[in-house]
Amino acid sequence: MKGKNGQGSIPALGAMSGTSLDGVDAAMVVTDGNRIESFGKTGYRAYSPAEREILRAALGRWHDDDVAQAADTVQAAHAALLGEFEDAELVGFHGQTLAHEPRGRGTHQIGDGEALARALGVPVVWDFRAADVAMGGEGAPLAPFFHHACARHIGAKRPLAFLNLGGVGNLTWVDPRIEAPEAEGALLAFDTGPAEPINDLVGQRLGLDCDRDGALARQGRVLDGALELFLAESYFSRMPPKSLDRDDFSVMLDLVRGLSDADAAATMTAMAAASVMRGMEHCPQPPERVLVTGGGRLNPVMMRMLGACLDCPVEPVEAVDLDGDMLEAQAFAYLAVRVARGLPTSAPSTTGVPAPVGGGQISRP
Ligand SMILES: Nc1ncnc2c1ncn2[C@@H]1O[C@H](COP(=O)(O)OP(=O)(O)OP(=O)(O)O)[C@@H](O)[C@H]1O
Ligand SMILES: CC(=O)N[C@H]1[C@@H]2OC[C@@H](O2)[C@@H](O)[C@@H]1O[C@H](C)C(=O)O
Repeated sequence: MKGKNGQGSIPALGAMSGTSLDGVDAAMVVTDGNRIESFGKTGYRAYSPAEREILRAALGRWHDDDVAQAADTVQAAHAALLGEFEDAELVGFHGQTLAHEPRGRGTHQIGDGEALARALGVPVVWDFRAADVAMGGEGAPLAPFFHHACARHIGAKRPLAFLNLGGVGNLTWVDPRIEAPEAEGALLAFDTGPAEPINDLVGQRLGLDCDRDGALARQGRVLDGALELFLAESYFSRMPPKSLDRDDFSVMLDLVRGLSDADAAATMTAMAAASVMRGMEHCPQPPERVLVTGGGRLNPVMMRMLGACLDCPVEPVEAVDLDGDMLEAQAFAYLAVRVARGLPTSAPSTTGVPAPVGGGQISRP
């Protein structure tokens, strides 16, 4: 490992505040921006119910008092959590997405990297998505270059897929035999569909955060008609790369409106799983396995439905010793090092950007 000025591996700290608004994940990765040398300490700071409401009130907004209050909340949560890490030479700060309209107003993440760099005394890479969008890309998903490094890190020899199931699902098909992630044929990535509306359903009807362990869905029946209507949405037949905003699929809630709580939860869980199945049709060749990361992997009903509709093993990323709660935070540690080294973080096959681009700006303390 070489220190700050060399091109060897450095300890980098990544942080992600995801679409489900549950909290901030943080994780250390030692990397040179190509190879993952090792994974390190992780941490989590939940948003309080009051903070969550502040963030929720700012969703879909761009510049107003609610956005300013949400930005302060995100900033304070990150400064507190990241201050607990001592060894980082670089920080990758994703922030919180409030809106994502790559072909409209752009993509909007709150969180100020300059202020964070001053607070931590460490260089911070942030604003990861804007350059990709400015060049005509989707600006998301960005984890695929990290998934490629993970596939090589675990010694995969044949194409496999990573599936992140959080508020929005995203799929990365990886051919680990191709060394450079930006090379043609190494990756295909896109957002598969929504998962967050399941939380909205149980929140609105029962005041719950989520259908924990699929407790509700497991008691219900899937309404085939609603599932078919859902799959008729044009998003699913659109060729990737493609990306979604958190609330692009509020139609999901309309489709289950008349159903019992259990049937609605079962049908929406089936919708999320079926959107992954439709996504798999776009893979250049069948993956040998699907490794699932994010909170959705903890829902056994979701995992069972995925297993039933996909033609290969579907397992949590823990099957290959990765941490499914921290993969996105680790991704932004890895991507930060790539940005600092002038390496690309997205490519035509991951965001549809016309040429590989390194997103993100660096702020020094
Ligand atoms: N035990 C569980 N049972 C069912 N669902 C769960 C469980 N644990 C977490 N989840 C689901 O996972 C979600 C959180 O996942 P995660 O933290 O990966 O999302 P995120 O990172 O905020 O979203 P995104 O990846 O879209 O940015 C919760 O909102 C909930 O829907
Ligand atoms: C605009 C935005 O924040 N998108 C998120 C969201 O959450 C999951 C999915 O939608 C993915 O596209 C992305 O996050 C991950 C970390 C990514 O960029 O790979």
